[in-house]
Amino acid sequence: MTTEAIRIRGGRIIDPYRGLDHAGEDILIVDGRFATGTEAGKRPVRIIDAQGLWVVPRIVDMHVHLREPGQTHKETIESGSRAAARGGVAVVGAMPNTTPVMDTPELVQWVQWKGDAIGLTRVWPIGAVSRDSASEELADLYRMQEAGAVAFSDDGRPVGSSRLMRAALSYSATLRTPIINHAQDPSLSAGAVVNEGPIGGKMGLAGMPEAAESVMVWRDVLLAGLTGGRLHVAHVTAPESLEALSYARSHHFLVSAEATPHHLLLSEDALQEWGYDPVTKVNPPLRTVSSRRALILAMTQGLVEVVASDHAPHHADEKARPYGDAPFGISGLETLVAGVITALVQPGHMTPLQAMALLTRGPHQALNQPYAGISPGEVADVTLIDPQKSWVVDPARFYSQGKNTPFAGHTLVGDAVYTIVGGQIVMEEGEVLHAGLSNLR
Ligand SMILES: NC(=O)N[C@@H](CC(=O)O)C(=O)O
Ligand SMILES: [Zn+2]
Ligand SMILES: [Zn+2]
Repeated sequence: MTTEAIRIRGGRIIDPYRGLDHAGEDILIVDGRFATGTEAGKRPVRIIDAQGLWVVPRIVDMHVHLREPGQTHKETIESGSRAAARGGVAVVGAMPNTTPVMDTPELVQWVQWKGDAIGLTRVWPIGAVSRDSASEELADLYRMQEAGAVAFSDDGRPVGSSRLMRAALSYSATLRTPIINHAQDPSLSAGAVVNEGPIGGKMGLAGMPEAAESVMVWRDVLLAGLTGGRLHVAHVTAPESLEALSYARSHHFLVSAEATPHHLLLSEDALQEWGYDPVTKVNPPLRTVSSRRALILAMTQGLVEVVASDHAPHHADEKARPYGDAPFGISGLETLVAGVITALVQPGHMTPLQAMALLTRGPHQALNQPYAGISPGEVADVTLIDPQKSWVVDPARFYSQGKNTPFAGHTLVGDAVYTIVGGQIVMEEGEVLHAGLSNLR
């Protein structure tokens, strides 16, 4: 069967995989791959007019909670895949804090199979570090990797045991697959729901200090040095954690890190806007204005290579509980691209090429996965972005089941307008098109 070819005409091509930012060139997609000008042959060609748009290859959100199996009242692989397609995301890293925890090769394979069958985004499973993420016994990392796991994490919980973290990082040195840690000393964060400081304090909410994060980031960095393993620091927020990243860089340790759009755009001041509405409750908590500025500075210095959404959808009933009892998390897939543009490009902190690297080359390198960008023969995952579009976030319009976002009612700049995965258009002008048509692998 000959499928339609696609020609993307007239866009600004921003390809961080190849370090290119230029206008003018048409992009041709034939049989799911990038092709050169003459390869369309006699096929019908679908033309997409990309005037005024950015054309960005394979956007990866390496930190996503899809909630399936077991928590389908929050999200499913299908609803999460739709949210990814809407958000311009071609690949999601699927976190293992499901029910049961994704700590076996069978579950890894099942999640990947389910994602492929839906066919709207590539689902890259992240296996658990420890059995049941209990931080007691190491899970079977080798067999999970064989089954398709691209990384390991107990996210939602820290790897509390330093001995276990050392063992996991030792394995990762051989597997060449990163260990992603939710760095937070449990004895310092137990019972806390917000950042420790005057704003949460005045509201009578228990706070966790930034040091709860930084002591464990430092531990992890030192263990990465000791073992030669690959460490990826999830959702970094504290200035002292950034110091640890700088230390890791100067010692050439295999360490990468990510920041989230909510930590780049919001501070604990959001508690004053939302009051006791747990829509601002997220782990790690929203920090001070000065920590937020330090994080942005670290991004511009290249200390943090990745932006990931930490998409953490919850049911409305769960987020309707009192602040102290509601679950942590923000639904973020559909505001990821806009978050990066609004936080980093619009204020002039970064060029579009630098900012798009945080969503493309950065996560690819952190996960140690090859991808050649827009090159003939490479798999055609590409997102068209309108960088000028200014829009008001309305979670009622999210494809995600999770409507929990403190950006609700806020104006963001930039949005995905087409998402193409494996040469198939999965989102067009804000509409997610279909499921189950593409064969992603
Ligand atoms: N970030 C959150 O606030 N919540 C995440 C867990 C996590 O990322 O630690 C979740 O699974 O809901
Ligand atoms: Zn986490
Ligand atoms: Zn998470």
